[in-house]
Amino acid sequence: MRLVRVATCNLNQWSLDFAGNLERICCSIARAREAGARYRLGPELEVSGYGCEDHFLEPDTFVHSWEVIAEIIARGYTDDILVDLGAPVLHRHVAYNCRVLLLNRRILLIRPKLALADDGNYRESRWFTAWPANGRRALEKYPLPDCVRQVAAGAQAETLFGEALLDIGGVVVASETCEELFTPDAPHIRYSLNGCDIIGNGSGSHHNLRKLNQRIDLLRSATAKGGGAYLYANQQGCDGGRLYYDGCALICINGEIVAQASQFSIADEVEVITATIDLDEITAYRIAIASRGVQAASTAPVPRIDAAGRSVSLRHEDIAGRIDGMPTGCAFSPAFIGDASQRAVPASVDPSERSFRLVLSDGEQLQYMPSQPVPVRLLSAEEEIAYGPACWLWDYLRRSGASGFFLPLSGGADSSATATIVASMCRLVAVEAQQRNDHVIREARRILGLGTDAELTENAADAYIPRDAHEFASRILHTAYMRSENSSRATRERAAQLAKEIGAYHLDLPIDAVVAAVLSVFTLVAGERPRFRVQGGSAVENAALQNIQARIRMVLSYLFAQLLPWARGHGQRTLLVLGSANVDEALRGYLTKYDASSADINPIGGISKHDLRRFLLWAVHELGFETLQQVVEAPPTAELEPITGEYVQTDEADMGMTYAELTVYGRLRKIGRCGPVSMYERLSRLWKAHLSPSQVAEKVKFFFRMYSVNRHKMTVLTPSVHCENYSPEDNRFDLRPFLYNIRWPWQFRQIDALTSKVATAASERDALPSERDCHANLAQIAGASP
Ligand SMILES: Nc1ncnc2c1ncn2[C@@H]1O[C@H](COP(=O)(O)OP(=O)(O)OC[C@H]2O[C@@H]([n+]3cccc(C(=O)O)c3)[C@H](O)[C@@H]2O)[C@@H](O)[C@H]1O
Ligand SMILES: Nc1ncnc2c1ncn2[C@@H]1O[C@H](COP(=O)(O)OP(=O)(O)OP(=O)(O)O)[C@@H](O)[C@H]1O
Ligand SMILES: NC(=O)CC[C@H](N)C(=O)O
Repeated sequence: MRLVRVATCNLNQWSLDFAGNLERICCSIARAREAGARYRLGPELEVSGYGCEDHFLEPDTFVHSWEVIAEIIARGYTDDILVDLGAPVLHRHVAYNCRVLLLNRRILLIRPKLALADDGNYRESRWFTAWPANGRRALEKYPLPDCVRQVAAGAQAETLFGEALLDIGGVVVASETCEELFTPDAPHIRYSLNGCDIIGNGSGSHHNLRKLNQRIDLLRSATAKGGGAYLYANQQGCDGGRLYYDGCALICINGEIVAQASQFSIADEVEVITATIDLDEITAYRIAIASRGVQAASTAPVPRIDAAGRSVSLRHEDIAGRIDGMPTGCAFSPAFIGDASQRAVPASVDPSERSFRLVLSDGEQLQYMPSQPVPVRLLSAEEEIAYGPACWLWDYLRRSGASGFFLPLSGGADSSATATIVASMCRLVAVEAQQRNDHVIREARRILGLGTDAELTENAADAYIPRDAHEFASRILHTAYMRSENSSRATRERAAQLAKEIGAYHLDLPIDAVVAAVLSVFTLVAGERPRFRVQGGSAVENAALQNIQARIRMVLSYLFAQLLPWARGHGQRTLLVLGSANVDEALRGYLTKYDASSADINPIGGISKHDLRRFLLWAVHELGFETLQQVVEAPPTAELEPITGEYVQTDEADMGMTYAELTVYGRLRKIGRCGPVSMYERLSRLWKAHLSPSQVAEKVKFFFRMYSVNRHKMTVLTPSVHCENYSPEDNRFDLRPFLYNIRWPWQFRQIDALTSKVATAASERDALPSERDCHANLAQIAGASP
């Protein structure tokens, strides 16, 4: 048996927080080492934080990253453990997204990312350049910065830069970075065919509802077809932007998951998982796959670096093989061709340096059993909604300097869902606090301004510890029902009841006097008094009278968020205003620009109405908030128009479409990449059973008209945690113009032409003999009456 102990992790890094990132990395290495691991993998760009974005255009970011790496070396964190770090690196004035592999105070290799992530939320090629894959560019010398030379073993002056495998005493290790796993020609296939035993993938991969499955399938297939061990590390939490990175570090051996870290957790900023790999099992697995043998025998070699001894050198046979098998036009840098002694990196060797083995010694082997498959934990979409945005909110709150949240709570589904997500966050905090999680308790105290870290040691007898979710919510969450003359008693009571169930500090405040005051200014100046439609007013008057109520709520929300902590005697602290517009409303533009849907952050802005309803029903049972049952059963309404005997305002009637239809449009527009014409073509087939082609045409045209009329609202959409692939969020995810020709003349004409073509075809079909006619003919021939 040849056993190797390995570790990977979830890290809660924060972009540009070099000091914090350094400590979390060191902590993860220490934990890996304590668990007996000799290889530690970390997330993508963990040194700087993944989400630095345009800060990757600043040389400072690269310099600070090297300073952090030097500090890791100097503190001895690379002694006796292979450390695979994610960091941005400049090479010959080009920025690369890299893995930096360190061992015993030496940098063995800098391995740049080969396939950058550039779709959806990702824009890596704005900051980085992809390294040409597959040996199209040779390994090159990389001169190390002074800060690293000063602390590296033997004052190492340079290392290798490029794509290579590390051979550590016969155990072969390679790095792959995030998106590369998702590509059709993934590097791990070549590495595996080259006999690589362990592949580490450092990722910065965001949460999306129902996505984890895909990641796990990719990992399994990476090792099921060709054998081997695959480690996956990920960022966990909010690192300063709209994404929640959902951790879930994994270890997979020969197609089976043997270790899985948490997907949603606030418990710790560092979570390390380990596994014991039996290398002989990998060999046995591979030998048995004859077809793999055939492909492995003819695969182009990937350069190997002999990294176990005292110096770093390229293996002669690998270089020779590589050159022989290389397509014309590709060549290694001359520095590495020729005599083996010339190829070794000329680093003088620290005499204290020990030789290193990844494989455990005979004595150590007795301590560990090879890791066995574990059942994979996959959550339902409802659970993902309960925990993903809740964990994002926690990171956001504790890093923002605010002391809680203010939420305009209408008693409708959306703001109730926002309140419920905050309650879920409070529950996560309370559970950790009751288990005496020091880190969470300190963060809770800091948020609430209950003393500094130094004053509030764990032992202080009277120091605050969140007792339960209800108690913590009473300090963190402030809700307000802001009633107007159009509000109903039912929504008012539901808001109050839900706030009580959650424990929120709830207010009930009238806004009519403020609305009347604003309107009186208008009337005074303009000399006209607008009326609602039910009172005989025009559409424009009707909309203006609704919008002023909605906007006054926003103004009051900010006032209360600023002053409530002061009014409650909680000092000079402020609250973050929460918004509650869902993905479907945003898509249709069914919201008032700069009303209470505009806020500081919005936990549900990436979630569809359909999923939110399912989540609320889940919360009735799982969180015990019974009021949510009534919330779900009530028809969604804005309550901005007067209710009369004949008229009650509802969202779906107002919007001219149902939420279910909106989800279909949303998916086709974004995920299906449909313009108006192809959406019409798809829907005229999909909805054929209950709608005529001209009805479908009207619906599609109406959707595109409303979408384009309101697209400008997406430019000021409250930042929300990304959860849904059809989000219309304009700033990072769904980049589109916001001034459209809302008549879509070219496209709509084609839809009309297609509709009339279908109608003509149908009437021609009607003219053709039908099955019924055939039966009649047959019956006539047979002499029977039809
Ligand atoms: N192309 C363009 N580029 C940039 N800005 C543009 C623009 N076109 C209009 N605008 C601006 O946008 C304004 C129109 O938008 P806005 O003021 O929002 O008003 P508008 O979209 O006309 O009305 C809001 C709609 O949302 C409904 N609503 C209100 C409140 C709550 C809810 C709910 O979610 O339940 C729904 C309400 O019933 C109404 O149908 C214009 O006055 C103009 O200032
Ligand atoms: N009576 C009210 N009291 C407090 N806040 C309100 C009230 N009416 C609306 N709001 C706030 O304004 C936001 C937008 O109002 P809108 O009528 O569009 O609600 P919505 O998006 O359908 O959400 P909900 O389902 O929560 O009513 C709401 O999410 C809520 O935060
Ligand atoms: N950072 C990356 O390369 C991430 C891209 C990848 N498609 C993901 O969503 O996980």
